[in-house]
Amino acid sequence: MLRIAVPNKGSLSGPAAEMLHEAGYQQRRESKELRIVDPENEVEFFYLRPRDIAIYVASGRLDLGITGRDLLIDSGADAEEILPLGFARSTFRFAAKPGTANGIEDLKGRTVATSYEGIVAGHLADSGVDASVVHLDGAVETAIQLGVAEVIADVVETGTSLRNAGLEVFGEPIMKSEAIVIRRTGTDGEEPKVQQFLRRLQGVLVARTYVMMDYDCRVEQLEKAVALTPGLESPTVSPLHNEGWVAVRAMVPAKEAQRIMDDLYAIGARAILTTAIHACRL
Ligand SMILES: Nc1ncnc2c1ncn2[C@@H]1O[C@H](COP(=O)(O)OP(=O)(O)OP(=O)(O)O)[C@@H](O)[C@H]1O
Ligand SMILES: O=P(O)(O)OC[C@H]1O[C@H](OP(=O)(O)OP(=O)(O)O)[C@H](O)[C@@H]1O
Ligand SMILES: [Mg+2]
Repeated sequence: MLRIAVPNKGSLSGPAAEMLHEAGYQQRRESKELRIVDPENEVEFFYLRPRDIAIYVASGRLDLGITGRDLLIDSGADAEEILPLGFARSTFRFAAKPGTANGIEDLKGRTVATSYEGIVAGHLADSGVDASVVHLDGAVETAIQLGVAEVIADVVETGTSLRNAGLEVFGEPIMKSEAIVIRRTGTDGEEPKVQQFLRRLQGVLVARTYVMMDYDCRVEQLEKAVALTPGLESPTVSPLHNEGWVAVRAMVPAKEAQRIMDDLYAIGARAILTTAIHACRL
């Protein structure tokens, strides 16, 4: 049975459970459940603190885990990223009161507050900057106002938390993060059960990012239409009862669907429809 770690709390937990559910796996009914078995899919899910997941996976007791890239790097655990999942996207950045720092070189001799000590200490060492790091569990934006640090390093998504605390980012982004699937470094990636799990999640990602597009067009316009909707392999083209017309079907990126529909219309395609894809195996 495959043993998989899933975040039990925080920004990763809801979207991770939703993705697993969409991929056909049973998920816990109550947020207090720590472990469930999905016998049909031969998977056991362990609901763990997001910060601890890389440590469990690196220990070899669990086969796979879902966590954040920033949490994996911060842990320093012997685990590696095998699939990005596209949610819990964030950037990890330094911030301070406006005008107090412009770049990492300004941190020399100062104190940086963060919940991600591993990332920050590593980044400072790589940059050859000698600064102190204070570890706080959360709400680090307040550390400056209360005089615990002059600079913070934290997760930024919309920037609202920083704005509310009167802070501004400075310097280059330290890293970009998103939810990822991890395994112990150097383990066999060909294991069929692991491959099947990854294919299911990839199917969800494709179903979320693509739509199916159908339209009719005149045979003379087919090459132009196919260039607009090349599909994954190549589009399906079927004859219509009316001679000189064909029906075309192809997957297109959901974000571009409206622009492609305009372009198809402009070259004479008609009855252009899009439908959602619920599941997919590429
Ligand atoms: N506001 C956010 N937007 C997007 N991703 C975020 C946000 N906050 C945290 N994350 C991501 O979630 C992961 C952190 O997990 P964690 O459980 O600490 O989330 P959290 O929402 O900060 O929870 P907590 O309530 O424990 O502070 C990291 O990968 C981080 O990049
Ligand atoms: O740029 P924003 O959209 O404002 O998001 C970023 C904020 O979200 C997270 O905080 P969280 O709510 O998890 O609280 P925490 O600081 O206690 O972890 C993170 O630590 C930032 O504070
Ligand atoms: Mg947090």
